[in-house]
Amino acid sequence: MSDDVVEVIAAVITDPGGRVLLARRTEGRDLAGLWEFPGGKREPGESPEQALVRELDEELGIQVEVGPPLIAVPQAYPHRRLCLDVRHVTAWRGTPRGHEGQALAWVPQHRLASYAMPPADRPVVAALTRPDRYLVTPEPGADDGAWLQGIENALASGIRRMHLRLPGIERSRRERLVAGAVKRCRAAGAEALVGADPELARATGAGLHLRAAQLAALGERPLPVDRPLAASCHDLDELRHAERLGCDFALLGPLAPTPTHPGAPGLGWTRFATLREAVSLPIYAIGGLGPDDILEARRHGAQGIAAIRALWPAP
Ligand SMILES: Nc1nc2c([nH]c(=O)n2[C@H]2C[C@H](O)[C@@H](COP(=O)(O)OP(=O)(O)OP(=O)(O)O)O2)c(=O)[nH]1
Repeated sequence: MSDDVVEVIAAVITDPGGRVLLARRTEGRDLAGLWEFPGGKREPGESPEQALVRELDEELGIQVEVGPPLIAVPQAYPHRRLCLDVRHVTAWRGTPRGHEGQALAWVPQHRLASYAMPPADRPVVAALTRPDRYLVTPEPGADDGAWLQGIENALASGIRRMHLRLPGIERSRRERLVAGAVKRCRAAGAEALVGADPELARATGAGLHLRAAQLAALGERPLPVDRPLAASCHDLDELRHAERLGCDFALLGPLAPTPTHPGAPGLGWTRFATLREAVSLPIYAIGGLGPDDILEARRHGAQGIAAIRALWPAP
């Protein structure tokens, strides 16, 4: 495989009803038949924005205003490495038509995941439709009410996905805390993933977050596909196993040195992106990160950031 990275720029073109435009790759091309976000390769001397304006004019006959970045996904295919840099587009002139014979479809966001797309597009769809912050709950301390109030505060601050992490807590107390948290998450339309306990996840109807050691021991998905499944990963083997098992997303870290692991150097964003390109799983970066790091995370192909204290609102 070539070491050169092909830079591809593509658009999430959204109409006023929130539907997104997909195009079908024509026969005879790489990845033929799959649906993609319209766009193409950047040519020498072009900025990403210029390339996108040119591609959308050539392919669809529309003149666009390029909006903010969504995510840039490094992805390795068997014969090439690419970085798929995706921008929002909500304003354009003209009516999109398939000028190169490609089929087009305006797709409601909740149906995007049912279209067959290239591997690099899975993190793009996840970035568009799923939370960019993943709360990992802190130790509950002595006061269960205060911990459950913390869950409510986190939901009120906009958290929509959380890992209920309760290691070392006695079983019946853990069941009460999980039941209280799951109920609050449901009421807020948020996803709750029970940490490390498949039985409790099944009993509460919640999702499951696997520790790396549990992940390694599993040969099949421990929950039905309609329940969220995630895993904590630290290297490529673990990420690949999480993908094979059908995890919906992974955590990868520690990204930066953290107070809890002061001597550990941290992966850094360059290494994060290198690991990210080998799987198409959505991945949150964790370790010394907070909401201010989300843009940087997205620039390196992350779904966003995961954190304990940085996402736990002060009482
Ligand atoms: N436009 C676009 N390309 C994508 C997406 N996802 C994805 O993996 N790609 C890949 C497919 C191609 O390898 C590359 C885009 O290049 P292209 O569409 O301009 O190239 P092509 O296949 O016509 O030309 P070639 O590879 O045969 O030289 O990026 C996506 O959502 N949109």
